[in-house]
Amino acid sequence: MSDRTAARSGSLLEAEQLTVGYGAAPVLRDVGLTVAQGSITAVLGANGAGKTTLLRTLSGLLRPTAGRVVLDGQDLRGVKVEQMVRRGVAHVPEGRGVVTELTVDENLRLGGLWRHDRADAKRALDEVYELFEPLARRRRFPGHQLSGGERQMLALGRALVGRPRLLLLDEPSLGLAPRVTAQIMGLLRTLRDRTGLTVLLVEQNVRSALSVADTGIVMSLGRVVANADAATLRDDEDMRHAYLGF
Ligand SMILES: Nc1ncnc2c1ncn2[C@@H]1O[C@H](COP(=O)(O)OP(=O)(O)OP(=O)(O)O)[C@@H](O)[C@H]1O
Repeated sequence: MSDRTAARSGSLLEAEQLTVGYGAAPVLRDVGLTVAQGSITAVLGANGAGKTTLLRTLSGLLRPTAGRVVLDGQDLRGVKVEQMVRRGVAHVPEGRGVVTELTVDENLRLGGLWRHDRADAKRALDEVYELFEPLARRRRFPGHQLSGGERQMLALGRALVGRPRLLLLDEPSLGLAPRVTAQIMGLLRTLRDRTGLTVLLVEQNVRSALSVADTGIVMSLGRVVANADAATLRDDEDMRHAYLGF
């Protein structure tokens, strides 16, 4: 068995019968999923289907009213949101969350501040600069002087400095040129192959998400309506017409 096959054989994340809402009416209903370690999963569906709500629940920002999330066999009920990063969960929200007053370097260092192993935090920072050469050239630039693509790289880079096991990425292609989107998708593959990183990717850009993903979850009106490997979803004409819009 190759290392990669071994890394991908177990499940890292499981959600069981999640019900989640912002008020009285639930937005997610009875959502269940299993994410294999070292896999890339695309979370797809129309606007308002509940994709962002799912990611916010998996990262602990929202509490389910029923059901549970299990990471690497550990029940996450009761784990505080600020503890989630120490458990290896990094969430890069839509809109990216870069601190625009801070420099590129300061933003990246924020991603490793919590780590006790300072030497490894420094190594992780250097690796991010190797991966994202535009960031290395703009270390001293404030966040507000970066392009959309550079901000996306910075948000992703900051998450990677914490050496996550699970990366939750919300709409990384939003507002980016197709070339930059393709670079980011390629990078996710590289990270998965090199480090066994597990990725959950919410994307409006269905074609590019399915081109990089191993598995796709399709959501509609707060429920999971399909969970299949990416090639199966790509080839399913009814599914594409009904839910994926291509
Ligand atoms: N903070 C909030 N308060 C109340 N309702 C919310 C809140 N955020 C989202 N919702 C509602 O929850 C539902 C699902 O929203 P969510 O953002 O999870 O969907 P989505 O699939 O990510 O959509 P999009 O692709 O448009 O980002 C929507 O009906 C939305 O109006």
